[in-house]
Amino acid sequence: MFTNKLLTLVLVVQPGRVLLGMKKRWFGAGKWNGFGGKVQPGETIEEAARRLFLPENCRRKVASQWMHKIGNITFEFIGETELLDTHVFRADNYNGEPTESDEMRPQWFDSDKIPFGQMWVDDILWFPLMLQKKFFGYFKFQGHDLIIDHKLEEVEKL
Ligand SMILES: CCc1c(NC)nc(N)nc1N1CCCCC1
Repeated sequence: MFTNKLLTLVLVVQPGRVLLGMKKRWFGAGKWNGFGGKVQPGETIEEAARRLFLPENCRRKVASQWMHKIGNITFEFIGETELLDTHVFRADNYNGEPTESDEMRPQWFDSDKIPFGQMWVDDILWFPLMLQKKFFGYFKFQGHDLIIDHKLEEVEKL
């Protein structure tokens, strides 16, 4: 029987470039990724996305429509009973300057130079969808580097 863990992932996409963070510790350390993590009890997915991306001091300055939901990806790791239910958001009109935290070292990448070789192996499959559409994804992993099955579909509405 599977349990579901709610996670968020925020990608800042601007014309010609994407903001990623180098994860400095714990799960996914050494990989570039969007910004996110666990949804805490008592907060909505959107509130978690905001909390995990925006530093404390600028949360109130950023209007609520600064990001919009573009994807939902479920990750299963063989042998684990917890599914990672990941809600992906795009922040298009974020014009802050990202700062390094204990968790993440931010860096801008040209859209045609995304460092997929240093990212989770699923990213190269859904990043192209993220730039245009909304999508549902399901990835079954054997360990952390081998996708043994996946589904990916573009949708009009999430
Ligand atoms: C481990 C799941 C995962 C993954 N594939 C396996 N790929 C990307 N890009 N992000 C992931 N999360 C996003 C939420 C926070 C944890 C890491």
